[in-house]
Amino acid sequence: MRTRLARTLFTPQGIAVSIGVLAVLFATVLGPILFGDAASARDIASRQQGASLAHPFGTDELGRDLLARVIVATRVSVLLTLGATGISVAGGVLVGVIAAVLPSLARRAVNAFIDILLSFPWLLLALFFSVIWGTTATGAMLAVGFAGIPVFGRLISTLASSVAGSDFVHAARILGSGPLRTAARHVLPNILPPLLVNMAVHASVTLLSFAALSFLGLGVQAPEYDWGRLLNEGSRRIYVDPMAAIGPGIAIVLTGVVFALLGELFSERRRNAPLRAIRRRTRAETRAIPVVSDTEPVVRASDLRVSFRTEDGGIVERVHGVSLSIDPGEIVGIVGESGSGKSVTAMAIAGLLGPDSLVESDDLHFRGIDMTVEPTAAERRRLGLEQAMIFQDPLSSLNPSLSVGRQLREVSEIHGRVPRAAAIRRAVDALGLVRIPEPERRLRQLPHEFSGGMRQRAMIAMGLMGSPRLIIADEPTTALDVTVQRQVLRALRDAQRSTGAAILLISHDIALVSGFCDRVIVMRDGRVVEELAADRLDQARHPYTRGLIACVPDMATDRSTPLPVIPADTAAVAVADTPEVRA
Ligand SMILES: Nc1ncnc2c1ncn2[C@@H]1O[C@H](COP(=O)(O)OP(=O)(O)OP(=O)(O)O)[C@@H](O)[C@H]1O
Repeated sequence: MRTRLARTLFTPQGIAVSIGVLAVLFATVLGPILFGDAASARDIASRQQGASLAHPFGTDELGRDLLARVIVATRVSVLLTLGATGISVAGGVLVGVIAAVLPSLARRAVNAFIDILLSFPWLLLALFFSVIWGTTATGAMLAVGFAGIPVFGRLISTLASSVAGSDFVHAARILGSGPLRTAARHVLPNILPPLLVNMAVHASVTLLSFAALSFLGLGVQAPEYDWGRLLNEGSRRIYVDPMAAIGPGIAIVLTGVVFALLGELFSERRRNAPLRAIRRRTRAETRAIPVVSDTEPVVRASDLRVSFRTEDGGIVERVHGVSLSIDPGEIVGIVGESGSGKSVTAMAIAGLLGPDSLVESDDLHFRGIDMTVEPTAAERRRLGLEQAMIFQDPLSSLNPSLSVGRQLREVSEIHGRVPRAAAIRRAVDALGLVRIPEPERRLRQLPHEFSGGMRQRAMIAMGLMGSPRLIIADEPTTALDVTVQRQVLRALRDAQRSTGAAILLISHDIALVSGFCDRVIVMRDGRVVEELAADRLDQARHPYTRGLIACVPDMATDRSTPLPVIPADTAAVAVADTPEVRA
């Protein structure tokens, strides 16, 4: 089984980068050893010759072979580039991470200082520093390195700030982790991948900067030489012997491209590779939109299997042959412990799983639309209007920078092509239906101005902006207290009554599901273990379902004894009593 790194390297880009990196490494390590003599051997008789077979880049004014000098100069050019990039990154990490974990006022001061430095043209900063450290190779490295610190400081402070606000960082602080330990253990590892990408890309810019500084006579000084100096010398006779300037130019451009491609490769590795052509691509635009009657099931899934790619490049199946169907207007609940495959099943039904997943099914249809193939534009529009999705955390489902009204309107305007005024009226009605007071005023507010329960009801209202036939609610009340839970469930039921949509409610809580739904599907380990009418839960036959019911405490539960524990092997046998249940 190929590792992820091997898979990345065995692509055209990976192969090109590997060859480039090996060539640069070879010239850096062995160049001065193998070509040092040729690069310094003077031959006055053949001075300033043009390109020939013996001297592909020609010779300089002392008759030294320019190709050998370009190869030997790789070491100085690459080491200076890596040194300067290292200084920029180390300085940027120091400034950026410290800025991110500082108290607000100090952080703003540091960020303002970085912004001031960033407002200077970068070359000006490099020239300024090179005056301070003098016109030597080391001076140039320090100058270019220091000039890059504000760029990395800003990048790292932005990346680190988003991580520093995460719950796990707050938790680490509460546990007594100091700012430096928090930065090193919790912040830095989480910003490393984008940092690596930027480092590689920045290295190619740094390489060009050295060439520019040496070209201006401010970088490497004789008798040392790098590509910039060779370019400078060659440019004086560019009209007579162009290869004298083009030779070092080729080295600079190719090495810059290798660094940039390396950055690209890092960023490719960060993306999840698609799990092969998982959806059959048909000539979708020509497919007719199916006409469905309102008595046909809204969802039909038969032998649905969902797999994901694992870290080591393998594939693991998480949903194993789930079959279910949902009738129009029916409220179906899926219950099961964490990781049992409830959300993945619902996402597969909605066609929302990402490219790292493999969805296979004998039959997976939403109102006549085949969900195993890429939807056409018309089908996508219909899915947008007829499916509504409500997630556990409404704050991350709503765009924080757009007013609630604008987000509600967009559903009608984009998918339904409804004029703006009509969309606003519809949004007011939708908010009214989910019992949000003063809907006209609330529409103008941003999501953070809503309470948690109101945000969830706004998500339900968003579903009402189309013509929903299926509302998928994935743990919609888990983060809410009991009173607010009731408001949200009431809003869901109102929405279902006013539109006739079916609901697929996902929850851990079998008591909540049985009180709200017509039918309950019990899942464990990616399989349906039992399916039964909500009012017949007391007749559950599967030990896992009975265990789930027994785990729900009620007013008569003896609090002095532990709740029952569900045995590990109760998922072994599925109880297929569908005909009986759907009666
Ligand atoms: N994108 C993914 N890549 C790999 N594995 C995944 C992915 N999404 C889900 N899984 C795995 O699929 C299994 C089922 O996950 P799912 O989210 O459906 O569980 P769940 O029953 O909804 O749990 P919870 O109630 O905790 O949300 C889990 O083992 C999970 O780790």
